[in-house]
Amino acid sequence: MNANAVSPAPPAADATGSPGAPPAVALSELTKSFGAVRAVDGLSLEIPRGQTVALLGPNGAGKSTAIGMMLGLIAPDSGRAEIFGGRPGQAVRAGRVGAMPQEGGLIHRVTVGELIRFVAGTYQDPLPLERILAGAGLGGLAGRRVDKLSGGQAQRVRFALALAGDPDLIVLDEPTSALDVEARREFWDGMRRFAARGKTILFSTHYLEEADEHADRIVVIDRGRIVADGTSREIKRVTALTTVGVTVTGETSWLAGLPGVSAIEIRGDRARLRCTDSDATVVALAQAGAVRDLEVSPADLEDAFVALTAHRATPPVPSPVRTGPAGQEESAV
Ligand SMILES: Nc1ncnc2c1ncn2[C@@H]1O[C@H](COP(=O)(O)OP(=O)(O)OP(=O)(O)O)[C@@H](O)[C@H]1O
Repeated sequence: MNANAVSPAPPAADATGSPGAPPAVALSELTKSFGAVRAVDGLSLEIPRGQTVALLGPNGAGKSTAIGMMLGLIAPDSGRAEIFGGRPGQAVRAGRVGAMPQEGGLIHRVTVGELIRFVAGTYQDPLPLERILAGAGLGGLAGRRVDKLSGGQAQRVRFALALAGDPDLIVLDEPTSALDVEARREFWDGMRRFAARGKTILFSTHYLEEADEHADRIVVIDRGRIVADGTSREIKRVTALTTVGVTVTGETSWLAGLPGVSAIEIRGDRARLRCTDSDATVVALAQAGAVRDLEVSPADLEDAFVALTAHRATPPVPSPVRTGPAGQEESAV
C-alpha cells in the first residue's frame, strides 16, 4: 500500500468466516499491459468477507482490467489473484462468485423467468426463482421476453443472473450506469439486502455519491495503481482539503501564493481556494483585508477524488494543483 492508503473498514462481524479463513479477495502485485499501455500496475488488495467495497477511478484507470483478472477472465502478466483462498476460476465454477460485467449480452427470445431458471439450474445450490426476482427488483417481469426489456430492466436481469447461484461474493462492474434514479434506488435496496446476509460486494463506479453512500470502503485507483484506500471519511481526511470561498475584485493571482492554498479556481468575482491549511489561509486573507463573503467548507469526496487522481509526476497528496482563470485545472508540477 502507498502513502495514501489508510486502514480498511472492519468487515461485518457475522461475515468473517471461521477464524483464519482466507479473505474473499486477495490480489497480490497484479500487473497487466496491453501493448504499451500498463492497465494495471502492481495492484495488491485484500477484501475481508462481508465488506462492501467500491472501486473508484477515472476512465481508463484499470478498474475493468483488475476485475477481469480477479474473476479469472484476464490472465495477468504477473502477480496473483485469489478468491476465498483459491483460483478465481474454481470459485466461479463453484458458484461462490456472481459477476455482472459492464456489458453482457443476454439470450433473446426467452422470458426473464426462463433465462434465470436456466442459469440458476447450472449452479449446485441456487436461490429459488422468486427470491432471485425479488432480490433484483424484477417482480412482475418474469413473463416478459428478454428482447422487450428496457436498458434498465436488462441491467436488472444481469444482476439477477449474478445473484442466481447465491454467491458469497458479488463483483459488479459499473452496475448502475444504465439505470435511472428510481431503478438505481431499487438496485441499491437489493444490494443492501444481499450485504445484510454477510455477503461480500465489490463494485466499480463513476458515481462518487454511490461509493460514499453504499461502500464500507473505497479503493481509488488511477493509472493501474491504488492511490487511496479507506472509508469515505478517511479518504476525505487523507487529502486534508478544505475549500475557502471569498469574493474578490481585481487582480487574483496573489491568492495562489497564500499559505495553505493548494489550488485556486476563479469564477467571476468569486474565488474558490482549495486548502491544506484553511486556518492559515483565512488569517492571510484577513491580513490582506479580503474577507468579503468568506465561506469555509469541508472537502467532499469529489474534491478528494480530483486531488487523488490529478495526474502528476509524483503522487504525494495534497500537492499543488493550480487552476487557470477559466477554472480549468492544470498540474503545477
Ligand atoms: N483489451 C484491451 N486492449 C487494449 N487496451 C486495453 C484493453 N482493455 C483495456 N485496455 C486499456 O487499459 C487501460 C485500462 O482500461 P480499463 O477498461 O481497465 O479501465 P477502467 O478503469 O475500467 O475504465 P472505464 O471507467 O472507462 O471503464 C485503458 O487505457 C484501456 O484503453
